[in-house]
Parts: sequence; C-alpha cells; structure tokens
Amino acid sequence: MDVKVELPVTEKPKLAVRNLNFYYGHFHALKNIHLDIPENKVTAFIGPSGCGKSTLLRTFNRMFELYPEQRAEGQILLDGDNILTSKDDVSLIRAKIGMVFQKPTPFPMSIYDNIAFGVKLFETLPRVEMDERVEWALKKAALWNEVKDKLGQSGSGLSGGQQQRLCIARGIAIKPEVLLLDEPCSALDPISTGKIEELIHELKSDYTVVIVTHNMQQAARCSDYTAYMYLGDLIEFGPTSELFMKPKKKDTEDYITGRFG
Ligand SMILES: Nc1ncnc2c1ncn2[C@@H]1O[C@H](COP(=O)(O)OP(=O)(O)OP(=O)(O)O)[C@@H](O)[C@H]1O
Repeated sequence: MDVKVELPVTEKPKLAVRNLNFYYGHFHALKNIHLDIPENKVTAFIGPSGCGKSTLLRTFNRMFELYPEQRAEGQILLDGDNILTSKDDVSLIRAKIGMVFQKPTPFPMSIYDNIAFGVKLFETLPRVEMDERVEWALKKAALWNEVKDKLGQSGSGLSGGQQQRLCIARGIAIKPEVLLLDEPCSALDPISTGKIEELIHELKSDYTVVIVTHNMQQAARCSDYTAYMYLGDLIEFGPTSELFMKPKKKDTEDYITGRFG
C-alpha cells in the first residue's frame, strides 16, 4: 500500500523516508514506506503488535546493521543526506540520531559517568565543561533535583522512572538532532510515565522526537503527528488530532476505536 502524505508547508521535514523496504532474512517487514518526519515536532508510530513500528524506528539510526540477516532498501534522508548509504561512520549517525529503549538500560557506573561516557566519545571537554554538560542534560531530563546530591552513586540504584530519565539525559547529552524513543514508558508506573510525557513535550523545542507507543492515549497526549501502521504498511499519517478525531481510513478508525487490534 503506497500512502504518500505531504506535510503542511509550515513544517520542515527532518527525516524523509522514501521507498523504504526492510527485510529480516526473507521476511518483508516494511513495505515501501514513504513518510516525512517534521522537525521540532513529536511523531508517534502506532499500530497492533508486529506491524513494524520498532523496525521502522530502528532503521533511522541503522541499528539493524548489527545483524547480518537484516537489510534495508530505499532512502532515509536526514536533512537531505541518505543515512542508509552514507559513508559517515555509523557512530556519527547515532550521535545525530539518538535512541532510548523500552527498558531503562543505565550503564553499570555512576550517574555522572552514565552521562559523561557518551559525551567523551565525541568531545574532549575540560572537567568544568563536562560538569556543566552533565547538569544541563540532567536538568533537561527533569532529573537534576532528584540526583544532584548523589552524582557519584550508581545509576542502577535509581527507580525505574528515574533510570529512564537518566537514559534520556544520556541520549540528549551528546546533543543529537533527532531522539528516537521506543516505548519509553512501557516499564514505568503512571507517575513516572506522566513525567516522561511532560519531558517529551518539552524536548521538542530542541529536538525532533519520534516515539513508538502501544498506548493510544499516550500518542494522543504527546504527539503532533501520528503514523498508523499495519502488517508492514503505513496505512495513514497526519496531524494527531485529525488522525484520532477524523481518520481517513476505515482501518485506522477501527484500530483507534478499539474494534480491532
Ligand atoms: N529479529 C527479527 N527476526 C525476524 N523477524 C522479526 C525480528 N524482529 C521483528 N520481526 C518481525 O517483524 C515484524 C515487525 O516487528 P516489530 O518489532 O517492528 O513490530 P512492532 O510493531 O514494533 O511490534 P510490538 O508492538 O509488538 O513491539 C513482526 O512480524 C516481527 O515478528
């Protein structure tokens, strides 16, 4: 199914996906996806389990290259450059397009070093500037007040919600342009979820955010644009309010009204 939706002229596409096909061995998991991800907005991917949401997200920073049987064809343009064929070191692409996973995954080191570790891969900062960067990232991730007196303690001693905010802080500390969030709240309680959702809302002033979520209320609350996927096809894409209030496709309507999926 070829769905082509142009963004409103007021939006600038940060990522442009063109004719993207993705294969796990012989299994065709993404079928000719055409999609523009607008800059400084939150875009949500929704759809029933197995529809390809995480696969699509993972193509955006070439995470699949770690697995030899996985292959992507087509184009994913970041500001016009195809990251699938880019000669840039993949770690440079991942510095521009950061990812936060479903389960909080703090490194086995202090809260401070969890943030500083990634920064050191790309920048050599004097200690004072590194301190400032760590504080900046923790403030952006709304975690600073809770951890400022225990930066030397292990990141794994934090609560699940705090660990996830630490992972978001780690992701933004290297100042990516795009932040990919793969079901970032699925392991969290409602209060932590609320904090992450507020954070997502604030992050979009600086970043382009893409979130995969199972939770339609979450997509409706925190995204500006939503893509509905089914069996590897992009079925519908548009402003979140329109997609939820006035879906154009019957399949989308059935899914969001809970008649299916
Ligand atoms: N490593 C893999 N090897 C083979 N097939 C895979 C692999 N990972 C995912 N798939 C298949 O690709 C399809 C898309 O999976 P994907 O994880 O992207 O879906 P999803 O929409 O994110 O699902 P969920 O909501 O359950 O996380 C599914 O049919 C899945 O079984």
